[in-house]
This record gives sequence, structure tokens and C-alpha cells, in this order.
Amino acid sequence: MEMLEEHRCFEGWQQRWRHDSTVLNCTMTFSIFLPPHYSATPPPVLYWLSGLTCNDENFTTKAGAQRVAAELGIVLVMPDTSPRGDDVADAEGYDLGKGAGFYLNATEQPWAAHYRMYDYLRDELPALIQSQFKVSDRCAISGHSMGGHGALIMALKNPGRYTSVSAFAPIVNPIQVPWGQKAFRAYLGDDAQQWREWDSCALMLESNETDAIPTLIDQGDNDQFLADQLQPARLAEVARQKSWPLTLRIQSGYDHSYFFIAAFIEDHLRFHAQHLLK
Ligand SMILES: N[C@@H](CCC(=O)N[C@@H](CS)C(=O)NCC(=O)O)C(=O)O
Repeated sequence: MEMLEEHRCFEGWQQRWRHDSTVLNCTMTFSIFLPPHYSATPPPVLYWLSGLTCNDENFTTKAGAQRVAAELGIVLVMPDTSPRGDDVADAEGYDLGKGAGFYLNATEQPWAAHYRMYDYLRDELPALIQSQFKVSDRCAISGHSMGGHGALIMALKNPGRYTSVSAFAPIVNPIQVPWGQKAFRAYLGDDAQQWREWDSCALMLESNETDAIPTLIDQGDNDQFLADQLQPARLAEVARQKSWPLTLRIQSGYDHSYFFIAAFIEDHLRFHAQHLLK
């Protein structure tokens, strides 16, 4: 592992690291925020998954999460959104290929060789964080848009792993919307039955009562993708049917950008802290 950057930030440290990923079969970069005094008591970790076109730096530089993470004593880990490098398959559009890994394991060519973001986030990255930094094993997960989808499926597919999950403008029902259908067809093939494995609405519908964890979703009502791609009310309806503890907040006037995330990230950090620091 090689440190690329380090900056003092709110008495803690913002760092950027490069490592060779066995799972993704390429070199990956992630960012991490270490709160002050983090070596005294191992702090819990909040994983943040970003949206289409992003890497680890969008959240790091735009969300302004470090002040409250420092106050609460939470480590923030920001992975990239896809495998990277010259050997890695890519596509023309911003919504497939590099920057658009959709946090799943691809089964189709040419993607299957590297696009295994689900396994990377489930196994390799947490093991690396545990071995290289002094952190506790308590963790939570959050994300934006494609990353909101990622956070929700990570939580739904791994009961007991995360104390809580939250999302900003998540793609909750990818199998029913253009972004998800395009990506899932490419990565997973034409059999739409296989896609359900990676769809929050489908996964929640099939979840057990004991799997439920506190869930917070914020959605701006001026988000240009709300009607065509996001529609968080679909997940809220499944949550109602399943008595899943989901709070969906519609935020008036907010769009899809990091200005929206910056406005509400403090609420999400405090929400996760209630569960992480118990
Ligand atoms: N209008 C964008 C669509 C992609 C987009 O809005 N990406 C969101 C996540 S889905 C984002 O966070 N972009 C990067 C940023 O705002 O820093 C494009 O065509 O590139």
C-alpha cells in the first residue's frame, strides 16, 4: 500500500492510498479520514459509496463531512466507483464501465475480468482497512445515487454487517429504470431474473424481519433524475409492507449535486453515530 496524499483536517488526517486489488485485478485508490486521537480507542467506520462519474475524491472534497466525523470520532472510507487502469474494459457513456461499476459482480464479457466491486467492498477493502488502520469492527454504510444503490444492496445482502444504512438520492429500483437496465444488461446478461439479486426493492421484499436495520434516505424534490431514475418512494412502499425502519425525507428545492449532500451530511453522520457508537 502506498500513501499518495495526507492533509491535516479538523485535527484529524485526510489521506489517499493506492493498493493492488486481488479481487479487481487492478490498482485501486481510496481515501480515508482518520478522526483525531483515533489510535486511543479504535473508532467505527462509515463507508461512503459515490455515484456515476465519481472517484474517491468527490465526496472527500465536496461533502464537508470531516468536521462532524472528527467531532463524533468516526473514520470515513471512500472507495472508487469501479476498477481502473488501461486493461480495464470501458464504454462510451458515463453510465457504463469506468466510474460506473454499480457495486456488483459482473458475469458477462468483457466486464467479468475486473468488475467485482461487490466482492471488493464486502471482503477485500474492509480486511485491508482492518489490517492497516486501528479501527473497530463496527461499521455503517452510506452513498449517493449509484452509491446509494450500492449502500442499500450491501446492507440488504449482508445482514448483521452494518449497524445502519443511509443514502442520498439512491437508485432504489435499478431493474426498472434506464441507468440500471443498461448497466445490468451489460454486466449481468439478458436474464432479468438474475438482476433481482442486485436490486434494493427486490432484496428488501425478500428480507427477513430480523435483517432490518435503521435506514435513512434523503431526496431532493428538484433532482433532475428523480422521476426517471430514482423514485425512492418505491423502496419506502416496500419498507412499509415489510415494517422495515426506513425514513424517507423529501428535501424541498434540492437537486442531485454535492450541494445537496453537503447540506444534509451532518444529519447522516449523527444518524449513523447513534447506532455505531452504542
Ligand atoms: N450530469 C452528469 C451525470 C452524472 C452525475 O450527476 N453524477 C453524480 C452522481 S450520479 C455526481 O456525483 N457527479 C460528480 C460530482 O458532482 O462531483 C454527467 O453527465 O456526467
